[in-house]
Amino acid sequence: MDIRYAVGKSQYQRMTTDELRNEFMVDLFETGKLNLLYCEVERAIVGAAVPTQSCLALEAGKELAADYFCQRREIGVLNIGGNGTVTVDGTDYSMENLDGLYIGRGAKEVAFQSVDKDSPARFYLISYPAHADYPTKQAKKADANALKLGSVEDANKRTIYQYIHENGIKSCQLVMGFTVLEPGCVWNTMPCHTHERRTEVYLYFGLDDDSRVFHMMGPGDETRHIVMSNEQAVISPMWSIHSGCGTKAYTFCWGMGGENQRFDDMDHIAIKDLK
Ligand SMILES: O=C(O)C(=O)C[C@H](O)C(=O)CO
Ligand SMILES: [Zn+2]
Repeated sequence: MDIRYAVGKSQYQRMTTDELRNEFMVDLFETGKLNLLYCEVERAIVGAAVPTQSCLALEAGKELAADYFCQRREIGVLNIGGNGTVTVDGTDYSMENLDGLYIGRGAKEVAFQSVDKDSPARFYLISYPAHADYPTKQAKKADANALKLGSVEDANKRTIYQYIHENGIKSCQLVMGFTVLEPGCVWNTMPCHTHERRTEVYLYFGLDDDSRVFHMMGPGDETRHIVMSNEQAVISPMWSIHSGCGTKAYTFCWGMGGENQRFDDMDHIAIKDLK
C-alpha cells in the first residue's frame, strides 16, 4: 500500500501543477487488481478493485498492523462498473452499477468478484478508522436520500444520493454517497464550501475519454485546479474547497470522515469572495 502524507496550507501555496497532482490526485483503478492508498489525512484508505478472472481479497497489509482489514476500520464501497459480488464473512452481496455497501468494523473476510470478466465490476472503496461495530448493509440508489440541488441557469442542476449518513446507513465516521449532474450541467459544489471538521475524497467517474473535470481546491482566497480524467480521485484536506467544473456532465462519489457526520455543517464561501 502506498502512503500519502499530508500537505499543509503554506506548502500548498508554492506547489507546481505536477506537485499538486502528485500529492492530491489518486489513480487506483487497474484491471484485475485491488489497489489501496493510505492517506495521512484523516487516516483514510482509498481503494479500487477490478476483479476479472478471479476474486480479489482485501488484506490488511503491514501498514495496518492488524489481523484483518476491518479489525479497527469501516469501509464504504460503490460499484461504478458491471455487475459483481462483495462477499463479507461468507455473505454474498450482489452489486449492480451504483450499488453501495457499508462494511462495519469486525468483518474478517472481504472479497470482490465480477459476474462477467469482460464487463467487470469496478469497486471504489473508502475506509476510515472505526471505534464501534455497525452492521454491514447494502445501499441501493432507489433507497438513497436524494437531494435535488442547483439549476440549469447556473449549470449545476444535480442530484446528491446519500447512502451512508446520519439518517441513513449508520457508521462511525464515514459519510458517503454520489452526485449525478444533469446533461448540460457542469458545476458541482459551486457556491463552494470548506468544513474544517471533516476531510473529503472525491472520485470523478462517468466521463468519456475526451472529457475532463477541473477540480477546484485550496482556501477560497487562493484556489488552484487539478485537471481530472475518468475514475481519478482527489484528496481534499480540511482547509480546502472541493468543487469542479467539467467539459460536460459527470458523476462523482464523495466520501468524508472526521469530527462529525453533519452533511450541512459547511462554511459556505460566496462566489464573489473567491480568488
Ligand atoms: O454536489 C454537491 O454539492 C456535493 O456532492 C457536495 C459534496 O457532497 C460535499 O462537499 C459534501 O460536503
Ligand atoms: Zn464538502
